Amino acid sequence: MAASREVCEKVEDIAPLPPRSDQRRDRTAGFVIVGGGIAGVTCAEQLSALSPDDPVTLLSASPLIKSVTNFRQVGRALEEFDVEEKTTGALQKACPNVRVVHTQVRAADTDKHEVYTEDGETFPYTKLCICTGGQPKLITKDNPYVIGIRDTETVQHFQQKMANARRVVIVGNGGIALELVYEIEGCEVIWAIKDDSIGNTFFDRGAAEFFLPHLTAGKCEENKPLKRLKYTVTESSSDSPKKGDTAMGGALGPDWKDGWRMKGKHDQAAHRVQVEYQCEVQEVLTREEFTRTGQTAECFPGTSRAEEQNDDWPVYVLLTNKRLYGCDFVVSATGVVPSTGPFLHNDQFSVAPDGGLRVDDHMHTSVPDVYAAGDVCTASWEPAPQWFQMRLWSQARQMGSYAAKCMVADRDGEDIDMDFCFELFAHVTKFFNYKIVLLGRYNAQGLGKDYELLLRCTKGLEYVKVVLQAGRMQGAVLIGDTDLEETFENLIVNGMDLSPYGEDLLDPNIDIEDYFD
Ligand SMILES: Cc1cc2nc3c(=O)[nH]c(=O)nc-3n(C[C@H](O)[C@H](O)[C@H](O)COP(=O)(O)OP(=O)(O)OC[C@H]3O[C@@H](n4cnc5c(N)ncnc54)[C@H](O)[C@@H]3O)c2cc1C
Ligand SMILES: NC(=O)C1=CN([C@@H]2O[C@H](COP(=O)(O)OP(=O)(O)OC[C@H]3O[C@@H](n4cnc5c(N)ncnc54)[C@H](O)[C@@H]3O)[C@@H](O)[C@H]2O)C=CC1
Repeated sequence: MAASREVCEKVEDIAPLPPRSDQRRDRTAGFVIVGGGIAGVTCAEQLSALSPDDPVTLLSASPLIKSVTNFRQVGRALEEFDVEEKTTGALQKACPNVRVVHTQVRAADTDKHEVYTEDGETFPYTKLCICTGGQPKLITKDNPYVIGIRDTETVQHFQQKMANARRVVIVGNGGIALELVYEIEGCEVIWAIKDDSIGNTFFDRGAAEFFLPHLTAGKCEENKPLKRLKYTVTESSSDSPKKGDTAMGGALGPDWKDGWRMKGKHDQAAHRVQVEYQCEVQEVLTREEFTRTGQTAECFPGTSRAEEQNDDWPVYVLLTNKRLYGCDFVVSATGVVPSTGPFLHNDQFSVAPDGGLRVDDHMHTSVPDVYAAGDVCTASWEPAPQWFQMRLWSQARQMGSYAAKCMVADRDGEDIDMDFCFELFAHVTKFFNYKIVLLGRYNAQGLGKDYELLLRCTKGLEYVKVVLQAGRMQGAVLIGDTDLEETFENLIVNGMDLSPYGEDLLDPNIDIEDYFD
């Protein structure tokens, strides 16, 4: 990410832009959406379908917009789909009342119902949906050796750095870090995590043990990927941001790695990953700062100082466990900050502690006629027992679609029920080339100590974990091709008392689908 970019603009940085009447476009105020990621585009498509005669304007800072294709409902809440980068023309052709404008929004006057763009235009709205996504939350600001990964531009930057890299330090234990430690080849990886097991955003220690052998083995190519997506890079999308640009492009998503080479300078095929558990980054030092400390940097574990080809690293990382490593660069895969900048110049928006715009059960923010969806928002309603928010493609799509329904219903004075997708957390993804299905309270989140776990594990093949409370299934982790997702989803939603079945529930000799037919 460019060093000049701010992760999140400060409220005072956004000088109010006085709307000038000659800047106003002559157009009927209609629905306006800000953001061309999956939430914004889905919202536009849904608005177009529900209200084909009303103008819908999508304002997006990124030249390409994201769209869902090959959508498959694989269960009641579980869904699989591919994501495509579309041109504006393709969206406008499919949805004739949608107009896409490539511009960056810099402020909004929610009393006047207007949004203002960097290039001085004013867009009036009757209903506004904010879908501006998020930006990487980096461990340091403005350090050229510390990068985040979010959009096409940042991944290109990462790839350029990778090409000559001998060692990289990855910080964070979530989705991006898990993907990188598996994908990076030909480069030593120091993986610094706060926890005592890997990947704990997505799974528990048991599942972490299941995956550990894959950290050092070569990549297994025999499993076919779930789906493939190539992210294209057009000239405009690879342009450096203009001065003052703070918005990022749409977030990368499933299978983003497939389009990019992640090979370092070395030839070795096996992964060389050293996990540093239960530590954080204390300091990132330049070479000069490191020299002044008079300390000696660690060698890569398993190698001697004589074997270290070159000790002259451009940057050094001091961890809180006091180990100090030299590396070519650092990837800060430490989560996301919602991109709320342009909307916080007045105090009207209620903002959650994670920085997201609070939305109610109709995706409505605290400001009249303003909705929000996707990574920028924080679900602030009383959630169903087995649902919680996680900043994911699937939830961005669901929220964008539901926000559109709510906007139309509100305008028409109708009341609508919440979509079923908010009844059950359901996520299907892939780590270490294994299919992963996460359902409900899959890590017993929020269940206190009063729960039971059932486990089934076949090394290298599958890992199944079921979370039960008072005999009822609350969540499940399914790793590998278990084929259990649909049945388990139904069992969670139905709240059936499973105590009579005991451990039979995971008996591989019992066809569980027939059992509960
Ligand atoms: C590397 C990576 C891998 C991922 N992998 C997965 C995965 O496998 N599965 C999964 O479920 N999720 C994954 N995610 C998460 C997923 O991509 C996001 O949750 C999702 O894309 C969020 O969509 P969004 O529409 O809310 O935001 P974004 O995709 O971030 O889109 C925001 C849009 O708003 C625009 N914008 C921002 N500010 C302004 C402004 N001021 N004016 C105009 N436009 C503006 C941006 O240009 C962009 O078009 C991944 C994320 C990353 C970074
Ligand atoms: N397959 C999937 O479903 C994937 C989903 N994603 C999504 O993309 C977004 C971005 O991914 P990530 O950056 O991996 O975020 P994340 O939210 O998945 O994980 C962030 C990690 O960083 C750690 N962390 C936070 N601050 C830290 C600090 N100061 N020092 C050390 N560690 C720190 C957290 O403990 C956590 O392990 C997330 O919303 C994630 O869910 C990303 C990749 C794959």
